[in-house]
Amino acid sequence: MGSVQDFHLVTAAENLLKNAKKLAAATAPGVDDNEPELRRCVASTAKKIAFMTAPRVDVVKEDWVTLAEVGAWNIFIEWEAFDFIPLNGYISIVDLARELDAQESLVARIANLLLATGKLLPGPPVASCSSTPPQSPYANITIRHSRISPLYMTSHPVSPLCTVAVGNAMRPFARWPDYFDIYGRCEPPEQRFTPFSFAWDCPDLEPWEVKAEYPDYASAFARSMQSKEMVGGDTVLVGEEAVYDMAWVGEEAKVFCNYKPWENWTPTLVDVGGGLGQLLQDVLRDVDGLRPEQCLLQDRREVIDKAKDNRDGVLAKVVMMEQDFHEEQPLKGGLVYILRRILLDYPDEASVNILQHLADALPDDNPKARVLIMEERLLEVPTTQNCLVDVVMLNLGGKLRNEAMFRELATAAGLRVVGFHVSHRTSNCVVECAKA
Ligand SMILES: C[S@@+](CC[C@H](N)C(=O)[O-])C[C@H]1O[C@@H](n2cnc3c(N)ncnc32)[C@H](O)[C@@H]1O
Repeated sequence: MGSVQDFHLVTAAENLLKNAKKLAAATAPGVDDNEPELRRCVASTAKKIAFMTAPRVDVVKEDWVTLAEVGAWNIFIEWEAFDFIPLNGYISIVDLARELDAQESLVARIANLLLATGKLLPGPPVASCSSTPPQSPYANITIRHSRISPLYMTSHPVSPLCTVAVGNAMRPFARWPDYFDIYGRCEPPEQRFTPFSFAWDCPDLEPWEVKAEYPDYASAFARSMQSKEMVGGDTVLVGEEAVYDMAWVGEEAKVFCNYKPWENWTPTLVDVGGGLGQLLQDVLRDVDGLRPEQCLLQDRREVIDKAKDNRDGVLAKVVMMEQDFHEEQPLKGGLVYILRRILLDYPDEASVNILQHLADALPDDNPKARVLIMEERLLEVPTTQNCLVDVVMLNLGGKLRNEAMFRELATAAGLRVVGFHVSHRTSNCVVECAKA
């Protein structure tokens, strides 16, 4: 947000006006996905002006509104209420309450909050319709989607991310006072007894075991990982735009088939903790020369079962196996082992252990073989989103790391960092490691 000393109201307002004019000239009414950088710039200046100029108590109270608003959209997502609002139409409170099997007055109060914050918009008043009980005070009140609320619909990839934001973030945050009272004012030292597992009433389980206890939440989590809208979800993998250009893997893959005969199969590329294969799908689309049958997807049993059920297109020929990355890597000698968005979930000791298994798996006789760590890094000057991810990782017993922290982990695991690649547009990085 910047310091008070940095802030000049008139300069900021002039910048806002200048960019607002540019945006108005560049955007067609109703089209929302164009000029995202300009939109971000206008929104962030406007937010900064509001923060610096509003009466102080208003700034504090605004957070209370956010707390309530999260409660409102979260329960509507859970009840799939946004799905019942037509994209090009409206629904009455009475009809929505009937669809949700909920009390009309309750639905009206929750909807009112979302109307007040602009997350929903009022629809036209309806005179009456035959299905509406005439005595209902909500008979002619209708609501419609705003430009934001379609993102909360079940079919939208952002929707499971919202569910995860509540489950991984807000729910543990709400329990922080009790958690730190019981476990002391320190970072969780291990994967058990984390704020996350405490908040989900399974304090002695590790986060992934907690999720397995709540299959609906685990499924929302797995779907959220497929979303391109989350950090690291839109990784460009080859060419100049890529944080780390994986084109070489395709070239090597052609040789690698011969190098390791098929009857004694060694994977060329292993996606360790690869979820439903979302990264592999992109890798196989972009990396010329790499074939699906050269790739291995590893994850927990319930995730691999789901990945096998869903496999189609390019994933159909990918080899899939249940594998715990805390244990020895059974498929040794691969060319590339990828850990995307894995280590940030873990404290240092567990991270070193995960890396060590991959260091041991790297072939002794191929200096090109790599372990690639792909995830969000801790920025030198962290943005609010960067800090958010870091404290959410605190809930899970993990953390964001910077280059020095990654180097320390790699060295302790018997690896050598041969490249630290960063994105200048985002906070993503790729740590390229070879056997030490
Ligand atoms: C944050 S997600 C990242 C998924 C994927 N790598 C990506 O970037 O989209 C972490 C993944 O690690 C998996 N996972 C958690 N614990 C695991 C374990 N002990 N062994 C293997 N996979 C595990 C989870 O099921 C999940 O798919």
